[in-house]
Amino acid sequence: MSVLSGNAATALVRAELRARRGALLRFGAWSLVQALPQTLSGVAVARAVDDFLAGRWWPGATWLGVLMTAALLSATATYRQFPWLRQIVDPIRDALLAAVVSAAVTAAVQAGGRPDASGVAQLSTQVQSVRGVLGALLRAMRQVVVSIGGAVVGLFLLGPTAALLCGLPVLAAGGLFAMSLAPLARRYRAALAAAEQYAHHAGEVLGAARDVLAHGADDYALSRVDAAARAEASADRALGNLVALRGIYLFIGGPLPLGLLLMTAPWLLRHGYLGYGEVVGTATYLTVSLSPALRALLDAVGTWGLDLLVTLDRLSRRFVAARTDQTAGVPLPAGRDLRLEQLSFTYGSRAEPVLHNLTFTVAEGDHLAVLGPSGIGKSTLAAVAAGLLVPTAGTVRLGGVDLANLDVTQLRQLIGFIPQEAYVFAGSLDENLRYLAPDTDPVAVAAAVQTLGLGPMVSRLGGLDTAIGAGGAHLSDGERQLVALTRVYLSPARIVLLDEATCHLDPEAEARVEQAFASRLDTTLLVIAHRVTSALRARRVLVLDGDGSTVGTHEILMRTSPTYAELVGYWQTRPEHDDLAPPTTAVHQSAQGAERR
Ligand SMILES: Nc1ncnc2c1ncn2[C@@H]1O[C@H](COP(=O)(O)OP(=O)(O)OP(=O)(O)O)[C@@H](O)[C@H]1O
Repeated sequence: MSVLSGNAATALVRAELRARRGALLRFGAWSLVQALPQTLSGVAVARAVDDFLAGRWWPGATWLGVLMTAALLSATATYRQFPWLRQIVDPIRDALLAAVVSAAVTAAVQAGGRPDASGVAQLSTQVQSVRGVLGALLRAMRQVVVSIGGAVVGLFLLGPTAALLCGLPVLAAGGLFAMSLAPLARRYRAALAAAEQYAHHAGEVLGAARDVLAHGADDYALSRVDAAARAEASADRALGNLVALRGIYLFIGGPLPLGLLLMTAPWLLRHGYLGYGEVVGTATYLTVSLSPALRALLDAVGTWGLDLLVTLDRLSRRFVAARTDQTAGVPLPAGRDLRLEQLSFTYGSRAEPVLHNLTFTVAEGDHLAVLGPSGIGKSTLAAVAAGLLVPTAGTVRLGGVDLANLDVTQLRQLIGFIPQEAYVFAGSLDENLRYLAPDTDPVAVAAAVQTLGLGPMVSRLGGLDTAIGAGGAHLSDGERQLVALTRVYLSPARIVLLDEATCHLDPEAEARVEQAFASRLDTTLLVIAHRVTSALRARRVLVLDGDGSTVGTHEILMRTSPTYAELVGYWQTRPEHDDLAPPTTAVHQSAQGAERR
């Protein structure tokens, strides 16, 4: 077999087990010999007790001798079993390894590259752990089967009363445990998945600590990790609740029948259902064989069994993911249109919603400006649209795919978000510009510098290789914004969200930047406007105004949106105020109204 898929690893193990039937039979035969002491313990003790009570010393001693001989034979059988066990688990490991390596090589050849050596090494370690766990599970299960089988035979030798008294509760405990196995496996998988998610989010945040701090995204980062931590705790609790039932099964299969036996013993003795020796023998089977076997069964299946199941599962899944594509299973957006549907967002559970039931689409290649009074939720909208904040209700779809279903790395490559506070890190200007696209060729960098108007700044600094101190200390606010904007301009992201990202630029520089992004190939542009001129340049405008939010062209909005007309009118009469400072008239009132809602 060269390719693993689905539950292929489990199927392969099953097939190998079937193929090793001979070794399994021999392993089982030695296990029967190994079971002799368990089978004979109760009967031998019962007979010995009865013989000694009747003064028959030699027959009594002979029963004890039989028991000791059985113990010796059992020790020999344990020793003879191991080669057969190795003949079962080693070929399974080899078959899994062969499948893993050959599929990795096949995948690499198909993709025209080299096999991922570290990935294969990781999978090999998992295969090795499968061998260990499978061996341990087989040994434990052999012990369980032998103990229970031996005890059942012995109990029948003692008589049907003993068999019923002990057998039924143990059977009930085993049945209940068997019924809990499927949900147990489900919850075990869920707990592992939640733990992985938590580790993934924590690792992501730690790995991006510099960017998180620079963008002031601590709250957002914390909310992602916090949600994952809560999900993990809840999955662990759900698993723990089920695991806790183990105590009940153990009680039903151990202390309960023993108590019943001891309580009913006088009555059983009086009516001749059991003799003294048989009472002691039955108690021996319960305490020496059945109860420990039940405990071992619960331990082995509840730990190694689940481990094995999940490792085989993952081996198949991880391998399939490695051999197809890093993004396998993650849906790919079919286009670059951004659709917000019945979207609401609230900061905190008791806060008023900032965005309420908002629906609009930014079509592929469109240029939309968002306008609205201060504090109405424009930045919040941009962060939700960029997938940085998770909507409280509704969805954001990119090319038809809910952002929630997109892989974070993929999302960051698709959407470029530039906040007001531009982030510049210590390094050369060139490194800062290529940060999101390190392979960009110098000609493209030079062209972007020209297009976005960075030329004078580059000359002033003395070239692209000039080092910029931490935080761009020697740059003006506007220059820092130009660096951040050019960085996204050079990136592969084709959905660009500018959240007042040009607020420190003069109107001409702002116009040049917006023009550059609007005419950039295949770019869908959403601009949170700092000046009304941004709206005049856009193809369409979204006026954010609480429940009265509306989308349209400048001409239409001038006729239909009093808020928009007010903002434009205010700006036209106060051109020296190029900022969108909220007037104290209707617009401001509407903003307050929206906040109240
Ligand atoms: N992290 C946060 N926690 C709680 N409330 C917040 C948070 N961020 C913003 N808000 C509140 O949400 C509302 C909308 O804020 P937002 O920054 O989105 O508005 P805006 O329209 O972009 O404002 P401006 O034009 O002044 O930048 C405001 O009332 C603000 O106080």
